[in-house]
Order: sequence, then C-alpha cells, then structure tokens
Amino acid sequence: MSEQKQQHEASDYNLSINEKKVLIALGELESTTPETLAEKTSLKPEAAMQSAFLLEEEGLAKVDEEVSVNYTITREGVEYADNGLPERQIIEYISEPVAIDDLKNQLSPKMVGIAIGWLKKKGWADVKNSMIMPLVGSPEIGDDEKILSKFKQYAQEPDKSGIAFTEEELLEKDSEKSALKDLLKRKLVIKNEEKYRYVSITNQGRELVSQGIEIGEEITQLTSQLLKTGEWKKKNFRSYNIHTPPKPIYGAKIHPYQRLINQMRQIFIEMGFTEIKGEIIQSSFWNFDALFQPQDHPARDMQDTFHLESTSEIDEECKDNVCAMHEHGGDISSTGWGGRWDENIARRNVLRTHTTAVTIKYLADNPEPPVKAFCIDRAYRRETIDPTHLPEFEQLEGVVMDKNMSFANLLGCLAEFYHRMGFENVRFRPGYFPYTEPSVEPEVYIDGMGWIELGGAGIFRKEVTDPLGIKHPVLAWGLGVSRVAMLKLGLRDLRELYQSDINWIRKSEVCRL
Ligand SMILES: N[C@@H](Cc1ccccc1)C(=O)O
Repeated sequence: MSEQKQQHEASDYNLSINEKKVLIALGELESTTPETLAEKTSLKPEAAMQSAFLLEEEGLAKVDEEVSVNYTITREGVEYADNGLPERQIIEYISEPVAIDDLKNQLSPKMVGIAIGWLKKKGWADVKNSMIMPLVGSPEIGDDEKILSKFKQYAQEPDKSGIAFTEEELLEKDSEKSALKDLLKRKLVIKNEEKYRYVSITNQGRELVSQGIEIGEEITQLTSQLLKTGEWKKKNFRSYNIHTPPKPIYGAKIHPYQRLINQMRQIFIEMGFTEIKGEIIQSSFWNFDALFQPQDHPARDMQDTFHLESTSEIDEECKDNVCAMHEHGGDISSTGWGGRWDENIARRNVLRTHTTAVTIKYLADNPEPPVKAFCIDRAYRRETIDPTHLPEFEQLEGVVMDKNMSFANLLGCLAEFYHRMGFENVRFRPGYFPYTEPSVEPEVYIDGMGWIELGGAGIFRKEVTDPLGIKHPVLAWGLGVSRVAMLKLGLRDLRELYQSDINWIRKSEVCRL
C-alpha cells in the first residue's frame, strides 16, 4: 500500500464471495429489500441477508428494520358490524326495565352477558338487582361503532374483504384511539405487526465499490487433492478473521436458587444433621394442633391457609393427649387453652403452612434422644403476591433433641449456620410462636440494608412435647430460605427466583456463593 493512500481496499476487509456479491448489488441498488437483493445476487434470501449483516459489522452496509402495524376485523367483529354491538342490540330492544334473566331467555345469554358491562360503562343503562334499566332511548353512534362500520363498508366491496387498515385510515380523530383500544380488548379487531427489512449501502461501502471489487475464486476448504497435486500454491485462500468475537457458549448448570438450597443442605449435613422429608398435604393436627396452636388461632383462617376438602385419620393416643393438653393442660402445670378441642377440625387437611409440621411428626415417631434432623422444603400460605411474598416458598426447618439442650445451644447452632452461609453479623430478637418458649427471630446484618429478619426459632413448649412422649428439650427453628437467596443473589423481587430470566441465570456465578 502506498504511503499517501488513506482509503481502505477491498483486501483490507477479507470479504467472502457472497459478501462481495451483495456489496456489488448494493452499489447498484443503493437501498433494497432482502428479496430483491437475493434475486440480484442469485443467493438465497437468508444467505444474502447473512452477508448483509456481516457487511453491516464492517460498516459497509446498513440493515434497517421497520415495523408496519395494521388492523383487521375478527369473525365476531364482522358479526357485530352487521348486527350491532351486543349493548347496541339490547338498548334498541328494550324500552323499560327488564330482568336480566328474561332478557337472556329472549336473546342469547352470551350476548346479554357481554352487553351488561358495556351498557353500564357507556352510561346507556343501569344494572341493579338483576334488572337492566335503560337510561337513554337510542344512543348516538359511538366511535367504536364507527370503526366497525368502516370495516364493514369496505368488506362489502368485492376485492376488499379481509382488508387491513392502518391506524390513520381507521381513525378520524385522536380521540377515537380509546375506542380502538376497546375493540382490541374485546377481540373484535386484531392488531397485526409486520417487520420489514431494508438493506442499504454506506458511504464506506460505496467507496469500496467504486474502487472495484473482484470476485475471484476462493478456496474455503483444503482437500487432500489440492495438497497432493500442489494446486494449493496457485489458489486463493480465504484467511481467517481472528478478530470476530466467538459466540458465547453457556454450559448447563444448576439453577442459582437450587444451588443455594443445596449449599444450605450441605451445611446442615456437615453439622451432623439428618435430612427428613414429609408430606405437602398435612392434617391440621400436625400442622397446628400438635404444635399447640389453638383451634381459633387466626393463622388457621381461610385467609391464611390453603384448606383442602379431604381429611386424615389421627393416631388415637396422640389425639387424646393433644386434646387433653388443649382443653386443660394435660398432666403438666399448664392451663391449656380451655374450651372444647374438636377432633373434626384437627382432621381437616391443609397444604402445610410451615415445615414445622414435618419435624414435629418426625419427633413424635422418634421420641428417643438424640435427634438432629432438618427439612428443607416448600411451604404454602395464602399470600397476596408481591415482591416479598409468594404463596409457595421454601423453609429450612431443624430440630435438636437431647438431654440438657439449652437456649444457648440453639443460638449457637443458628449462628454457626449463618456464619457458614457467609453472614458475619447475626443477632436474635425476642419473638413469639405458640409452640416455643423462649422464642427468637434470628436476624443478619447486611450492608446498606440493616438487620434482616430470617425466620423463627425457640425451644418447644412442654405443651408440645409432653403429649407426644418427648422427655427432653427440643431446639427448633424454621428459617426463610428465599429471603437468604434474595440477599445472596442480590435480588429485589422474590418472583425472580421462580420466573427465571435466562440471561440472569447465564450470568450467575457457579462458584460457592
Ligand atoms: N414455623 C415458624 C418458624 C418456627 C419454627 C420452629 C420454631 C419456631 C418458629 C414459621 O413458619 O414462621
């Protein structure tokens, strides 16, 4: 290359034959569609476009995308365009208040059903006590009806059936936009979007074309034949472009949330605990009664718990003991809750509201010390979904039962777990649960967020352990797993744990968090 020459030459670009063909074609056409480009280059449209994109990367061409939007009418829309919208048909049909049921008998129930809301919304009629009361005689034609009739008007012209309108063609005034929105919502009109692509040449591309581009023979693959005959020496090879970044490869990996769950499980296993599993469907007995939750406790309300229609049988001995504890405090120095304990309430099944149902049942089956068990699993509550609440979530439940277990052992155990999870500052605030005394709520300190509550813990009351034949202290806890995951993964919204965004998953690190 001579010293003064500033321009690029075709050889600087390492263009493939297809790219050269496309560039030459663009030099003539300036701007074109993928189809024309394909025709002109005798390439398949996909191949022509692939080259166009590569040329775009080199700054020699530009690919633009345009979306064209139009509207077409649906079958139901055509029906109403012919016969009037349901609310129109009804308001024209009635002249005095009528019972909805009568109207349904006279006209189609479906149509009456659709019409009621719109009659009210449009202020054409009032609906009270299952009666429709017209407020106007024959209302003026609405914007929505105007739009529908436009479709109808054109559809009647022989060559215009199924016609698509642009928004400008359909609407006369901006104020009609909301009518079009309503028609879309009512699925009487559909919005169609079509993407168009245009390929055009850039100045840089033009310059290159004007210098002349040579489409020589080019070898992309070296064969044994070429080697044997020595032909390769005379051939022109396409060089590799080592500057093009390769496509990233995303290996399969375990979901970040599952990875954290596995990590928590691992910690408890390392601390000498046995993992236990239990049923998702539990009787109220194990979910509430065995935990000394009174039968009128608000947590047992329909609003808080998913109740099921089915019921469970309850072990006789357990039942009698728990009943005695609730009614008068059994044989220990407790007063119980008083009142009558109803076995039928205890038999009702629920989706477990906490995994404490699993550990308490396990203890009832294994009342001899020592017991060190944990359960990391899903629990269910009737929560309104928001960034920090979901009706399904994971809990990490644990119990330690042995001679001479103390409150200090409980705090030590939990602090150890959180430290192993990487939380340095852990503290315990007094809490309340009907089944533990004392009760605490562990909290961890997060920079920028302060103290975050992470669940509940305590020592099971005698009211819980005595009826099940458990003679030694039981340390128990139920920790929020998703809360920890949010903190660890830096999420602000719990839902992100479950509705996984593929890009986020790909970026998440695989190392121990
Ligand atoms: N079950 C309690 C947590 C807890 C478990 C065990 C003992 C004390 C508290 C909850 O779901 O919030």
